[in-house]
Amino acid sequence: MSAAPLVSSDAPFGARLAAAMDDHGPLCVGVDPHVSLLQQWGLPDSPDGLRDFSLRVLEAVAGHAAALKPQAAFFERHGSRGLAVLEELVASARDAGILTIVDAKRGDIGSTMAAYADAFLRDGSPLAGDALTVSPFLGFGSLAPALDLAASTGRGLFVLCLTSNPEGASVQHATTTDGTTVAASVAAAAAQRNAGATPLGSVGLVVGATVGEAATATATDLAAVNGPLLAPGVGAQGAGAAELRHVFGDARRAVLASSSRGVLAAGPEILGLRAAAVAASAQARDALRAG
Ligand SMILES: O=C(O)c1cc(=O)[nH]c(=O)n1[C@@H]1O[C@H](COP(=O)(O)O)[C@@H](O)[C@H]1O
Repeated sequence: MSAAPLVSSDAPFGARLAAAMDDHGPLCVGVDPHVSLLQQWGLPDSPDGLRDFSLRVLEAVAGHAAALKPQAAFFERHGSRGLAVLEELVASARDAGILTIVDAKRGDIGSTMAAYADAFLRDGSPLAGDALTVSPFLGFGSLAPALDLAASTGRGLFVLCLTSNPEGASVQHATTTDGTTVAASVAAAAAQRNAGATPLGSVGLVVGATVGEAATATATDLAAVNGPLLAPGVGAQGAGAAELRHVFGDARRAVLASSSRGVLAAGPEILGLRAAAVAASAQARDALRAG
């Protein structure tokens, strides 16, 4: 008999994610159906191939990782039929009890942002998972409609802050008009939204596990965010346990390590995928939770 969940499904995203990380380890598995992976798995580059790929990852990983992160781009490239697969994945993940972070990196002027929020964060919307990645580079304030709708529906956001790609630094390390860096100002704005939340607020940041000294260099106070820190870059982009410890230091207990190709390369067999996810989750737990 499985234990009763300690956190209600109505709890805010931050609380649900904290519980899932405690239960399953601080790992998020990315669903990124690259053409090369579809080929490697013996699947067609078509909506049917995407569907088979996605549902296999879900079956392998549910109950063994804290969250799934479908990368919308790989579904969008198949048009409406690809989006239908994304909708099916989000619904199936909900039934399987694993949290989903839809990685669509939306960001626009406020009035358009309200429509993105409606698409990805409204109860009953077919593309709404548990959280969405968003871009603050039109100004953090432009995200207000998404922040407000996420708060009222118990969903979460992951706001880009220090991204895993080397090009990100040219914008994120730059200094704003008030003299702070862009990254530090994004983190401070997220911290403001998370004030008082326990055990974790629902406004997370994206901070790549590959960014080295960037948090210190930009005076970004990750420990003060009081929200989850999504850390892509684990696995295929070269980061591992040492990088996770180094980049996040005192903030490491809030980190959700994220790996896509590093796990997906172990497919197509369910057992192989599951073993890769379990190993990546154990590595993340050792790096982030020990001591
Ligand atoms: O928001 C993201 O997840 C993200 C932010 C970032 O800074 N870097 C980054 O790689 N990602 C996403 O994380 C995934 C990384 O995939 P792998 O390199 O295969 O693990 C891709 O879907 C990226 O779009």
